[in-house]
Amino acid sequence: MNIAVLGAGAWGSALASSLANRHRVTLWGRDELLMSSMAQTFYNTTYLTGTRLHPDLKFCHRFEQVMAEHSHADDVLIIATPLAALRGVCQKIAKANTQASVLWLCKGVERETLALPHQIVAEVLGVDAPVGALSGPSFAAEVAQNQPCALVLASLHPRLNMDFVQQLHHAHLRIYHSTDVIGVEIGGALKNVLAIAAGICDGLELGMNARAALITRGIAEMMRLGQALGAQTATLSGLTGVGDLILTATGHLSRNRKVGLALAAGASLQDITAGLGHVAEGALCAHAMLALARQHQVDLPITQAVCAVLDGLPPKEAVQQLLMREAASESIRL
Ligand SMILES: NC(=O)c1ccc[n+]([C@@H]2O[C@H](COP(=O)([O-])OP(=O)(O)OC[C@H]3O[C@@H](n4cnc5c(N)ncnc54)[C@H](O)[C@@H]3O)[C@@H](O)[C@H]2O)c1
Ligand SMILES: O=P(O)(O)OC[C@H](O)CO
Repeated sequence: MNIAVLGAGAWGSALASSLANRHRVTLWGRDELLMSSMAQTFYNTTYLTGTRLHPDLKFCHRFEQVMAEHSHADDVLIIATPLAALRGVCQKIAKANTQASVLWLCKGVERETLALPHQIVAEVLGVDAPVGALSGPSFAAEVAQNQPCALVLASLHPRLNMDFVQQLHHAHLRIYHSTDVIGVEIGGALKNVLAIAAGICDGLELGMNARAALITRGIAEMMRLGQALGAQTATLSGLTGVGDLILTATGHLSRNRKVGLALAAGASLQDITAGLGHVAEGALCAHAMLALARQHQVDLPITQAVCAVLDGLPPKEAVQQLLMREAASESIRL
């Protein structure tokens, strides 16, 4: 396959390098200096330090050139920017008039419109375009080192679901297929917010019991919101829901978890995001997730607590407020 990965941050660089084990892959990034340094050294010194990228990977900073080289129906474009840039990149793809299929890796909801990624893509590229979401528990650093990883490609387009999944799959990267795009996207978006909560919990040293309770009640939030939006329960309890939540809430490589740890230590959100050097989607879309839930009359107390802390409520007070909620049945609330 002829693949272009659009966005040269941590995840775009790692996945491009991994896919280069089996395909012709070009990595596009908007920063000319970084792209030319990567072409010479095969290291992304800004976003993915420490791992040499695949020697067959090609690098380019000219968007039009990449579009011209990936214009056929057999080609694949993989958007690897933060969610906030998804609409803009799709608009550039639409202008290029390519027949290529489009996948996206970003996890979140659009802050201004509360749209999920597939809704943004459909608005810009049309509802019949061959597109899909690629998501799952995947720390970039591990994928770049060819450590085993399992993802899900969710699409309503039969060709993507069958042929592309077979082809993208390789010895280090197992890819499952699904048609539940909403379920895959809700899990990926909410787990980032819940990972901030887990970071706060661990940063305040509330203990392992508290963390297990938080993750479990976080899953309940994911189920409630997912079901209200039409997701399948099996998807939410699979790789892109519970699987990604376990990884992000407990894995030390998570940027969202790091945001929670730093909030618990008393740092300001502004200082945390300035120091991170990467996007933490949970901090960007927590309020939008809450607004989306309210639109559907779904109660998300942990998400609400994260929003309050992001707005300046001391983390200890947010925890107290969560614990002091009225006693309730576990099953009914799910
Ligand atoms: N890092 C991971 O392990 C990982 C894994 C799975 C999914 N994701 C998701 O993938 C998305 C990207 O994450 P990341 O880790 O690569 O982020 P990152 O912060 O490491 O890099 C973001 C990249 O996007 C580029 N970018 C930002 N706005 C752009 C625009 N308008 N046009 C072109 N490029 C633009 C930046 O220059 C940078 O290269 C996020 O939604 C994240 O949740 C990340
Ligand atoms: O580092 P995070 O918290 O953005 O998480 C990265 C991936 O989404 C994990 O699957």
